[in-house]
Amino acid sequence: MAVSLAVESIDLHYGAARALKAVSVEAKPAAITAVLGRNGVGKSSLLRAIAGVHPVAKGEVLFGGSALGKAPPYRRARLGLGYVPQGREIFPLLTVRENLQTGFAALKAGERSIPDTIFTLFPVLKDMLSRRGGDLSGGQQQQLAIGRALVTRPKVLILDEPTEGIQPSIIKDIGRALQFLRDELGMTILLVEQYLDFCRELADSIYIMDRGEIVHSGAASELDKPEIRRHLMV
Ligand SMILES: Nc1ncnc2c1ncn2[C@@H]1O[C@H](COP(=O)(O)OP(=O)(O)OP(=O)(O)O)[C@@H](O)[C@H]1O
Repeated sequence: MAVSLAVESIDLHYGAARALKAVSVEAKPAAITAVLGRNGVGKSSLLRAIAGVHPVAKGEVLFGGSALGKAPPYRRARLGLGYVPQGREIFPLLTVRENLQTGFAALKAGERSIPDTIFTLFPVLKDMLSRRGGDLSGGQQQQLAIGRALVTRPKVLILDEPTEGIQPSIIKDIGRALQFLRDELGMTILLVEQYLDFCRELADSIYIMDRGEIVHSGAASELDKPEIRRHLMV
């Protein structure tokens, strides 16, 4: 069954600096939700808070309606939260297969296998199983990072700028993969992005973030409105 993810009025600090101010976001079950904003507005901080890699000072993250509290990242992964971090964080000296196997840590012994879906979505990973992660192109590494998150069979997938620095043909593959995960597997997807066209095509709903706050939420078609674009201009 598809699971919802909700962030309720969270604050996040780096020392004295407040990076998130009462941020609330809802990712509906089996839908793609995109959070857009310029560099440095707090998008990665939002995902770090959801993944549990940075503590929140206030507020709550709800996974399928249950508060995650202070649960550490590995427990969130076991519950079914997949996280594709910014910069991909591939292990350059491990092979593609070994990078995928790092996802096994979140699985019980009997479940430790690499799902075929990953190779259906990203056939290049199958061809490169024995190559080192560091030898892959940026786009291939992004596919590997998504594949690694899928190894844990997540119910909710959060992705930090999946199109960053990636060539258009691979961006299309990633978009198709996310649509498949939503439509065929009922996965709930929350992504943060700066690339408007990608979100307009893919997202069911969007949020706009500016200086640590959500300043708008609505349908992806609203991305063309001038008052919304104003928040996204550099
Ligand atoms: N580890 C950190 N220590 C101190 N300040 C930080 C840290 N990480 C982020 N910040 C600051 O918090 C704010 C939000 O950063 P964050 O990375 O969440 O934004 P972002 O929207 O994801 O930007 P980008 O697209 O550049 O990653 C910025 O002002 C940033 O400088």
